[in-house]
Amino acid sequence: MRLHFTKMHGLGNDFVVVDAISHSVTMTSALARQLSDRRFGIGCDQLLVVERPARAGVDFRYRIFNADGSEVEQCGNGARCFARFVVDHGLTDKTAIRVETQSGIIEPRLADGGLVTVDMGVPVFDPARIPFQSDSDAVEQTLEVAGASVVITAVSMGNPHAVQVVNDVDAAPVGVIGPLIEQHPRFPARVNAGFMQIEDRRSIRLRVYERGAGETLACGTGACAAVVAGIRRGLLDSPVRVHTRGGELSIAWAGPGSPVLMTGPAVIVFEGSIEI
Ligand SMILES: N[C@H](CCC[C@H](N)C(=O)O)C(=O)O
Repeated sequence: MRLHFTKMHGLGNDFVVVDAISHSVTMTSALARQLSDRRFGIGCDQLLVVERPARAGVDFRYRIFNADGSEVEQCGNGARCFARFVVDHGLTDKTAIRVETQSGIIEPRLADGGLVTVDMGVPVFDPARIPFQSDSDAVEQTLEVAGASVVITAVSMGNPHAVQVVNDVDAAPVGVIGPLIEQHPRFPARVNAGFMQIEDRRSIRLRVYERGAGETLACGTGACAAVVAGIRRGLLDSPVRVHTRGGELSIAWAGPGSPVLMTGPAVIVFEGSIEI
């Protein structure tokens, strides 16, 4: 079978996007892993599958698979690329699009200058809903990692994040500590590990070791998680410029109970097809 795909990226966090509306595609964990492989497949951090909505009042459904084949609840950079994809491929004439993911409904809006703004929903700090094993929902939690105590903030943006503050994000041991946090037993569904350097009250630098993908050049939900963690810890004021290795995101949050708004680019790199 010939599978048509679109290669995209959001600040270097790259995706293979598949239109399962116009083509008959059954995505599996194994196929997602095969297509995501950078040597034996197409190569990407995540694979996005665009489907018809499963409920009324929603324009689309989109499914997200990490490079390791795990299907997950949410992807921020992917949401922007999803919106660019459905508009550029003529699947909608809307510029504000309601789309359902495993974690709920989000609404990307195409903005000027090739940017996309996404209402990423309300962050969740209740440990049971992250999920994170803890007796409290305190914003600062201590995690034992490699014999040392690390202060993290646990938060869900639909997907789980553990964010820590570091003095120098370039010197942070992301490749060593990241996988240990990702697999930490107190996160039963694993977790995305964020490393945030505070530049000033409205600007951070961020690296994220992503669950199921490793370190990526940018992580949209990770940027949202880092900003809400920094605001709750009294270190940041909204809106915040988030400098990732792949470029800059703008994140705004009015505080507990409010949704997080993320704005950034979404780029189509090439169209292709592959025999599967
Ligand atoms: N690795 C994430 C999914 C992709 C998130 C990231 N690419 C983003 O832009 O939010 C997880 O397993 O929850």
